[in-house]
Amino acid sequence: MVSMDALWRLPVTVCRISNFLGERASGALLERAIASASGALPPSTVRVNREVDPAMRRSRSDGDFAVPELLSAIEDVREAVEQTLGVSCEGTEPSYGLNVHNDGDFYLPHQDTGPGPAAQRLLTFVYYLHRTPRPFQGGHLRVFDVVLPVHTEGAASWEDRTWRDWEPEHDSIVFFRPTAWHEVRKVSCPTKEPADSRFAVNGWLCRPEIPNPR
Ligand SMILES: O=C(O)CCC(=O)C(=O)O
Ligand SMILES: [Fe+2]
Repeated sequence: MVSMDALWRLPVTVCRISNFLGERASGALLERAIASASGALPPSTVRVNREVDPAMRRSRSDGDFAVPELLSAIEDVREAVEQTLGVSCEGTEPSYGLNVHNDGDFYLPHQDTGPGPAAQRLLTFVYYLHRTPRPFQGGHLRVFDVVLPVHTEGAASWEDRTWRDWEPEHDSIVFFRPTAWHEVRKVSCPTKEPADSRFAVNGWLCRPEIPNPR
């Protein structure tokens, strides 16, 4: 008898815009990111309990990095992005920070949703900055396809996964739904200089939290 087992693969939609802010504004933002990274930044945390987990994630983060020009540019493309991704972000508030990946840094596969405030996230954005020529290798954003078994019991196995890699190109931005599984591939940065890092302003448009009626 022939096998009816099949896998249904759904590529995850990613909206990517290159040359997003233009040369001047992206250059100025890169200078601010470099200034931030030359200070003592704390290690990035993972969602659950906001803990540092070096087996899961290795990078540094600045949660107080202001990016008014980026937020207003995101507002300009928001409607088009919402239509492409099938989400409505009306009335949402941005939440974001600067993430700095240097030599050996990575972030293993994860979703951006979760319990607590992460449950309010409706849309993920990641805006990339780096010096030219790109002073690091690797560091791709890997976005996994959805894999569902058809005609079989149980779940598809992790080995069946497929993906698409996105280059963290200077002055480009990607948007995707926070439920998408994604990772940051390991970065190799031979100089190990903070200024040569892979910089990303990573954030979410979040539904306002409904106060607990009590
Ligand atoms: O830097 C990236 O490409 C993605 C970072 C990320 O997934 C996160 O901070 O949740
Ligand atoms: Fe993420």
